[in-house]
Amino acid sequence: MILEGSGLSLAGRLAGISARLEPGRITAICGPNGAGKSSLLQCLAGLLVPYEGRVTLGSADLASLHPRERAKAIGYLPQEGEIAWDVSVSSLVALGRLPHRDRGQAQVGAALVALDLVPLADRPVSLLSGGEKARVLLARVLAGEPQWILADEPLAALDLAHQLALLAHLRRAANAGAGVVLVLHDLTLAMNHADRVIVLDGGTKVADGAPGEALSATVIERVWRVPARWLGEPGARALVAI
Ligand SMILES: Nc1ncnc2c1ncn2[C@@H]1O[C@H](COP(=O)(O)OP(=O)(O)OP(=O)(O)O)[C@@H](O)[C@H]1O
Repeated sequence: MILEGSGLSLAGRLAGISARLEPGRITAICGPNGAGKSSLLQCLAGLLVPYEGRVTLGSADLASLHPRERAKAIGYLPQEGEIAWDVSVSSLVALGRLPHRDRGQAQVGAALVALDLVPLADRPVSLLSGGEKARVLLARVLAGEPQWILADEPLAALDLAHQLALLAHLRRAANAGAGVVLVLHDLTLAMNHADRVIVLDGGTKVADGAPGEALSATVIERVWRVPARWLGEPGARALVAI
């Protein structure tokens, strides 16, 4: 189902942003600090109510959906995940099944495998490193098998191998019909792995399209104020500041 934000405004944070997001694709939201990326993602997840505009999922207004139905449809990973209880890794991941009211052993197992957490499954989460905790919180989202995966900087705390493994997993989810929206600071990852990039600056959308267009050197210099050049081939680009 299409997830669409229309004219989303939030005082001092978003100024009338519209975006029609299609399932089956990975969309990256990029922009400098304070551009409004997290605010937009939270509106799209139904966690922040814009003072103007609306978000729809298919033909339904997101605000009218029962919270449990919304939680089944949209999995959201916040930028800074807090873990309130010191439970085991597998118990925390199993919380992703709450909206379904089942144990979802197969889905929990698959999420543990996808995030390389099987060796840590019985570990209390208080004894994990920062990157390991980030993987557990992501696994909780994946265990719910949402139609939409909305993740705020999911790759920032991960090492290179785990970044690539997660991106491969998200690509498989998108190929299977899920919609994936990622807030990313790493423009190289956005360039090489997203199908579409939305660039925000000062609460407005300044570019939206294929990564090569939305993250052109011209846009990067205008928005980030960094003269830069892309090297390499499509799918394997590297950004060099000049
Ligand atoms: N709860 C809030 N109330 C009012 N303003 C807020 C609130 N949270 C964030 N802001 C402001 O809204 C603007 C956008 O914040 P947001 O977190 O969406 O940006 P971002 O693009 O995700 O930034 P970053 O890259 O630093 O995470 C910023 O100027 C921020 O200071």
